[in-house]
Amino acid sequence: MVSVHLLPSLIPSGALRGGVAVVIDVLRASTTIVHALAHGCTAVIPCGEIDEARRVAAGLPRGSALLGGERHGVPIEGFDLGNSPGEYTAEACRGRTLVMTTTNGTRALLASLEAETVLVGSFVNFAATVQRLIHEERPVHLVCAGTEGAVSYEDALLAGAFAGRFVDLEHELGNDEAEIARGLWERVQENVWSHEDHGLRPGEEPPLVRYLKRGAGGRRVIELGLADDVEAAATLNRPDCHLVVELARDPLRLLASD
Ligand SMILES: O=C(O)[C@H](CS(=O)(=O)O)OP(=O)(O)O
Ligand SMILES: [Mg+2]
Repeated sequence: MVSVHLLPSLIPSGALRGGVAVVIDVLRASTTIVHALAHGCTAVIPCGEIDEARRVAAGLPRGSALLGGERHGVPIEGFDLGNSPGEYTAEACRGRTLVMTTTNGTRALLASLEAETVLVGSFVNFAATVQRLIHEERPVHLVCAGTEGAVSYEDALLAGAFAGRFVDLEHELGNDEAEIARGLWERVQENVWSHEDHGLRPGEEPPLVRYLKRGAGGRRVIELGLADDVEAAATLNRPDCHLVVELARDPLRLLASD
């Protein structure tokens, strides 16, 4: 059974208990977390608040912490890196623990802790995440981060892509939000897959990039001069990001596995 929650605040009380949550924040936290782990961060510690992130980083062995994140899209003073996937290069990440706080994504993660298993989903690690869940018998919950309490188009689109794939695999949809999200993805998927299969005409923008620019989140990232981040987030199944990102507990941290 696969359900979608278009915002963390729309998760019915107790619904995640005993299930698997896939936390989605396409622009940009979940994409950036996957990049950080793919490029050598040993773990990502999600924090809700800036001060907490600073404290956690200060408690890690000297030189091992990388402080990353943003508020309202803007890098945080004194942090090492912002929330752009492209900043998380092998050089920046290798051997470091990323301590991260973002406006929506890390908070959505912390709102999903009741689930037995918590994964991070993005377009870049879509196939790896689907593969991990193919034989899942527990309820799967696609938790969209949204943007400061508002539903966001790009998160709903990816939730729809997951929901559609699970329907193909004969899972049932568990709520209307899953139907809504699947319908959204169905409208665009033909264009997306045809580009994946046949490439682009000269000068043509990849369809997924076009779609991600439609929502307020995409427009905001463009406004900040970060169009490359939209392109990074719209890269479906990036080969070097083929990994499953799962939350481990005690201490709380996100880890990667193949
Ligand atoms: O950095 C981002 O893209 C957003 C910032 S904003 O609040 O949507 O402007 O944060 P995220 O937590 O990655 O959604
Ligand atoms: Mg977002």
